[in-house]
Amino acid sequence: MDNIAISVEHVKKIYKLYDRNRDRLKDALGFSKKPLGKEHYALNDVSFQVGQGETVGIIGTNGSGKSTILKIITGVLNPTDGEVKVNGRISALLELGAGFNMEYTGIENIYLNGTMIGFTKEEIDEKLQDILDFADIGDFVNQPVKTYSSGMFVRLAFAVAINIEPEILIVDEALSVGDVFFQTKCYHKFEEFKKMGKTILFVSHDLGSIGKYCDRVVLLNKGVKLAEGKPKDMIDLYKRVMAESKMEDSPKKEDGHAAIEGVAWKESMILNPDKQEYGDKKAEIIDFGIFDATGKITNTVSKFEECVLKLKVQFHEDVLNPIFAFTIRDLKGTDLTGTNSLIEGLEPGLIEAGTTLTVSFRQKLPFQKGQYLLQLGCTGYNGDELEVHHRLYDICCIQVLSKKVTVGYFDLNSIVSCNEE
Ligand SMILES: Nc1ncnc2c1ncn2[C@@H]1O[C@H](COP(=O)(O)OP(=O)(O)OP(=O)(O)O)[C@@H](O)[C@H]1O
Repeated sequence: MDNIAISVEHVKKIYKLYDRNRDRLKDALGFSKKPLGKEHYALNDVSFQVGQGETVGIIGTNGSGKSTILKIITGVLNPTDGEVKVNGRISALLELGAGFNMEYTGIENIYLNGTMIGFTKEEIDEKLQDILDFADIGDFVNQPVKTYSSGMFVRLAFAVAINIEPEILIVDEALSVGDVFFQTKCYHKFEEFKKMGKTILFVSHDLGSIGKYCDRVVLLNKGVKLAEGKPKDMIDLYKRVMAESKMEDSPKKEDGHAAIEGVAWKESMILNPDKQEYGDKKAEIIDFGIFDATGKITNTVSKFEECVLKLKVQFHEDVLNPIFAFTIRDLKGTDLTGTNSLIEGLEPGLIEAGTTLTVSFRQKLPFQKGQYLLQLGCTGYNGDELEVHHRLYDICCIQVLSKKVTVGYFDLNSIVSCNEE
């Protein structure tokens, strides 16, 4: 356990589910010969470790067991089977303010929480100002907590949890509460923690934050650890799980991204079920995919990482100098960038009916972290008139990951220097 902060070994958590309350009672009182409830595995044989100083994220769809595992690690819940070992003082931001007494004032609650964690009154006296500064709720600290708005409550609870110098910080979505300014402050604190080499385990549905802060990610699905690995790979896999892709059928289940012979690339992409398309279909985009620097198909690309967008276009009629295009939009529908083969100087000549072409656009994506939508097109000129053969709008999502965030849509990757005159 020397370098291990948290070790989760073969943990199971089984709940009994009953169709009728009557059955639950019968079972509890031992009135029934055979058990009436159905066993529900909230966690089934989950194992992973978190090293000292590591930031590990847990992701998974709703009900996959994320909160349950955090509660077991913090001792709020007992596992049905398996073992959890923790090496270091934990501060958990699970159910924020769970240990608060609503009748007590903010200050009284700070002392109540602090002593519960094991600090002396003198130690809390020393931390009090930091906690009050962080919470920033003014004179309300002298009012009973029951008079607080939900925002104030969260601020105080967070301030207490984060300022008691934990060695291990466990966070369940808590950073997504409070207003944006408070969130920013929490993230700063989070980064400070990371820099101080503290161990962080956190659950979030915000994949941007997972990509930004985590060294490693554990992906849970229906109570089972599906995989663990680099944030980018796990986010990719998670999105595929969410889209209920046919991962189980894929022969390359471990990394799952490589193009599979005979299977369309787009099968591995997360497609918009409400896709909109139009065109005369003289030429049809029958397949497409985004390939990362290692040649794997992915919806997730790191900022500045080279990626290749490929289209397969089948020609149902002869087309002279078809133009292939793509555009990337933000979620509000603003076109951020795009290009086409004509602009880039490619004139393919006459393409005969029956031909299938593969078109590749190779580039680096300088976008800020976030989600973007891809549009594809194949057009051509008939004299002066533009003919649209096939256009696909918002066909799939591209998730850009980045640890560095600059202002606006793009990162100019500035090189900054500073010299004394
Ligand atoms: N007290 C309980 N009794 C019965 N089943 C429970 C109980 N608590 C949780 N579960 C079940 O255990 C499973 C895991 O729940 P958990 O809250 O850990 O999921 P989660 O991944 O945190 O979900 P979410 O993203 O929605 O917060 C779910 O199927 C849930 O219904």
